[in-house]
Amino acid sequence: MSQALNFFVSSSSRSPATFTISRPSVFPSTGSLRLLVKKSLRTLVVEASSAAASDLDEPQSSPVLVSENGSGGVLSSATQEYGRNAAPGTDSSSIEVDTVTEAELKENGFRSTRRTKLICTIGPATCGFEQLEALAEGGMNVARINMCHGTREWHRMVIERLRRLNEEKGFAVAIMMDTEGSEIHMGDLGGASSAKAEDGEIWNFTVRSFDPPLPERTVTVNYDGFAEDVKVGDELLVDGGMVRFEVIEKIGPDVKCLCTDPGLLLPRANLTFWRDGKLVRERNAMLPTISSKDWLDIDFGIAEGVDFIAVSFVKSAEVIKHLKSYIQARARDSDISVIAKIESIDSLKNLEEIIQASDGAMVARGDLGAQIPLEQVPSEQQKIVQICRQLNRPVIVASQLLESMIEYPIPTRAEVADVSEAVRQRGDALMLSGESAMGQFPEKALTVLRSVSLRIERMWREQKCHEVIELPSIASSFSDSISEEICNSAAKMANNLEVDALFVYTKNGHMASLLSRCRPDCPIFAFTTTTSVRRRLNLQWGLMPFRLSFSDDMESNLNKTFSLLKARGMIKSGDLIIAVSDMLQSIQVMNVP
Ligand SMILES: Nc1ncnc2c1ncn2[C@@H]1O[C@H](COP(=O)(O)OP(=O)(O)OP(=O)(O)O)[C@@H](O)[C@H]1O
Ligand SMILES: CC(=O)C(=O)O
Ligand SMILES: [K+]
Ligand SMILES: [Mg+2]
Repeated sequence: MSQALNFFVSSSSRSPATFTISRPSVFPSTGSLRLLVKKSLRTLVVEASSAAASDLDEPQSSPVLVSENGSGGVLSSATQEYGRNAAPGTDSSSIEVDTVTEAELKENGFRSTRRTKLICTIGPATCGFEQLEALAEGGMNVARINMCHGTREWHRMVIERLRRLNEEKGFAVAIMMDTEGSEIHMGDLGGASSAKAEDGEIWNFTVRSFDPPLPERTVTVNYDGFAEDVKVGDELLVDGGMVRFEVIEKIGPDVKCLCTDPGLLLPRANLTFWRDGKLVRERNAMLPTISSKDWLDIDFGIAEGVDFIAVSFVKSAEVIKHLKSYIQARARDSDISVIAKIESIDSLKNLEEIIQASDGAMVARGDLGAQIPLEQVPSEQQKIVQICRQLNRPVIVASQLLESMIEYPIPTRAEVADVSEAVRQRGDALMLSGESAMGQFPEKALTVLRSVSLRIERMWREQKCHEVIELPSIASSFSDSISEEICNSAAKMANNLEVDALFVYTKNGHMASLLSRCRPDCPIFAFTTTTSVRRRLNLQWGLMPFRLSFSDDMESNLNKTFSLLKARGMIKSGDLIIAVSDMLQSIQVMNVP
């Protein structure tokens, strides 16, 4: 039995193709390598044979071509499913792409397309259909709804509008639901949008509940153990220090506090308390990551078919595993990805394990900055982005990217520098919070993210600045290793040959993510058979997700794709592309006919 890696080389390619297998270790040391040239398909077959090949057979996760003498092949049954996997009711002869990508490709060509993905938190400033449409046209790839705020009915309405937008306008905007979590936070201020705390005022932080209106200078606290945990003399920080109090007296459920740094209290703002300059983790460290309210929200998210659930204040990998198995049991057909929000000291302690257990991570700098010294946040960000890249998990950089644009139409120079740095780190996505949820200039803020991303990405191209980081091998089986090696090699070839685009045909998105992980210079056209995978791929760096029904015959897939994309002016004859797929383990280099 033998395993075959096919490198298809078209006779019209611009330069002779050379390939290196960067980690020969994926081939069994006892096996042999053979090179065969198949005339009919202009195919170079690199064949590794091994007595141990049967160990490597995992057709479910990653089918490999099993070939005899390099001629012809037997495809596994998993491979043959492909053609049947089209979304119900979709036209098998069409390709789905959003109007923004289409226009971008037509007007400016492949190189101009943005690689860094953009997320907008939806709130009162952006929940109208036209406002959502404007954000989608402005480049929003993912819409985030924050379950800390608003009612389920409100969120349902937003989801319904986003779905309609996708259906009517061909967008693939994914939906991310963000849980509230049960860390200590204030109540909703009795319905007021904010409250001003002045220097020297005494405020009552209480675990009692009130029927509205709240008594004057009263803040309710969500955590019942609060009055027991704090001590007289503790410092109480609202939103990481936006407002500061000192605990002066405890009377049963009431904690009297003196305002020492005045400021604006916002509904449900996060509270931390500090003793001798250190964050206090008392019994509040035992608060559940997923509260009973969060479980109801999660059921809501599953029922509504959201694409991502972002879990706030993750402390350990266990909670992520627990949630993933819950989702799997509750929603067999849906495939919701779980994003771990890194925003607490506890999450930093178990970072690798948490990221490994998750489908992605978010650097939630808002709350993180309230738990660790601010000067430590940039280095943690860099570390989280790097670990995610290594483990092949999409990573989002979030919070205060353009905070001043909540009020002003242009950002500060420092904010632009911060956004540039996140793009330079090649994180997958940047996220707007208050800027888009309740700011005065949501579309302008999105435009800033878009233009800063494009500017840095253009600079890489102009300076021919390939990324050189060493990515560790992550495959857990031999067939996974083949996929990984193919993607690593294809991305490297794409850079060296300066191809116009990488094409990837992928059922579950895995091959697309492996290509994205390499951060190649050219855009990656990711063809997938279902609308849900298409939406999920929209979070990942450099991927342009298309929905297309395809078969197990790569030649016919490519011909179909070429004619569909050519007909719509998105590619043209002579464009040089490299194609890979997760059904036929191959790299094909060719000019568009
Ligand atoms: N659905 C909503 N309804 C009303 N206001 C919202 C909504 N979503 C967000 N906001 C407002 O936008 C602000 C910023 O949003 P953001 O999602 O960053 O919330 P947050 O309270 O800081 O919590 P988190 O730590 O989860 O990000 C919130 O403080 C709130 O005032
Ligand atoms: C996004 C978020 O939850 C934070 O920054 O705290
Ligand atoms: K949240
Ligand atoms: Mg947070």
